[in-house]
Amino acid sequence: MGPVKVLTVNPGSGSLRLHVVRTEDEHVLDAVEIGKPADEADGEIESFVDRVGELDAVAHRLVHGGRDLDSPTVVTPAVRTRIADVRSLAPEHIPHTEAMLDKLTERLPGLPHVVCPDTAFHRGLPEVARTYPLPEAWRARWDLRRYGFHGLSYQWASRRAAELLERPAGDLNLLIAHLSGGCSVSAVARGRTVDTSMGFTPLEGTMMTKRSGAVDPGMLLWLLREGHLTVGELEDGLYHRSGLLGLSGTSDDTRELVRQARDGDVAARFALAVFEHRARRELAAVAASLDSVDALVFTGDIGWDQPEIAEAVAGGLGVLGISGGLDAGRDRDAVISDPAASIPVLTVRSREELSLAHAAETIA
Ligand SMILES: Nc1ncnc2c1ncn2[C@@H]1O[C@H](COP(=O)(O)OP(=O)(O)O)[C@@H](O)[C@H]1O
Ligand SMILES: CC(=O)OP(=O)(O)O
Ligand SMILES: [Mg+2]
Repeated sequence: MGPVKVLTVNPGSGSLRLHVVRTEDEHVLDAVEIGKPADEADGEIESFVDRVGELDAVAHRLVHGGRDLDSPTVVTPAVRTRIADVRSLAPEHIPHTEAMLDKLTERLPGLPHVVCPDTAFHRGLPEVARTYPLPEAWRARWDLRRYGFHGLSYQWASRRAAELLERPAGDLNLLIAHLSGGCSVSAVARGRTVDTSMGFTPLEGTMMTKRSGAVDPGMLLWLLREGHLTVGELEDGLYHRSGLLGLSGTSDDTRELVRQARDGDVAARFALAVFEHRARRELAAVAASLDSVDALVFTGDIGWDQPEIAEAVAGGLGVLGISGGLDAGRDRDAVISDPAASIPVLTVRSREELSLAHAAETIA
């Protein structure tokens, strides 16, 4: 068989990223980022697929695999049913994946379509970390447990960290912060997740650009019980109008907020301060599951392109022996801490498309 060419499909909550990857040298042959959801992007998708030529497989990011889909899987009607079953667990993501599966299985019917769950990387999450202290009957009936997300990103970041530190991944204890539209942190010990901040859905954990992250469940019950908000209003507020956007009142984009804060905007500075505080708090929480910390890795759009945030997060983690004074340059994956730092800090550009392409190559 010649070089393998994989079309990768990454429907984020607010955008759609398509790549064509040649797996043997991890070369991206073509790419497009479409700033709108799959069901509004027919024209752009069609013209991209038209121009990329022959393909060997299509790899679709599936944010939530639920209980049954815990590794990359070739799509069949039975798999489509399982995806539909978990739709409401990731309402921001799964409908877009389903729309892309409908479109591309029809447009490219001769190819294997592989769904790659974001939850797969965390499937070995220790029982103490994945269990919610809820009634046994509820857990048994509805499978209430923590899954963890952004696994494709963590997989890539762990590999790159090992390469940059010139140590085998199987020897490393890593703290990784994936900061992007959705944000989460993980502790990865010798290649396996031992704790992570997202849980049953991609709403738990650290503060995000538009999502709240963890808030007191008692407060949510109160809002509903007293009739202050309907379930629909609560869901819309927690997913779309919270996080950086909710606190700043102006933007969900750290590039904009850092500029505004520099110009003296108090609300922008405060939104960033809470974001940084919550990222540090979640990192310190998952660090408790590691014996030691060999490195802190920043990835995701914000982790990669916003050095001010990496600086504030790392600089405030002295309790873990981590320090700031990081290099603000971002032209390649690198160790960005001082060579004398006791715990190296790294930045790795998120490459979910490469994790997707390799997964499809392995099983298609
Ligand atoms: N520093 C940043 N760089 C890039 N995107 C950012 C940054 N800060 C906030 N964002 C927001 O993150 C969004 C990307 O979110 P999304 O489409 O869900 O992708 P991801 O899969 O990376 O989370 C962008 O639309 C942008 O508004
Ligand atoms: C899981 C998740 O939050 O994904 P994204 O960051 O793509 O929205
Ligand atoms: Mg994403």
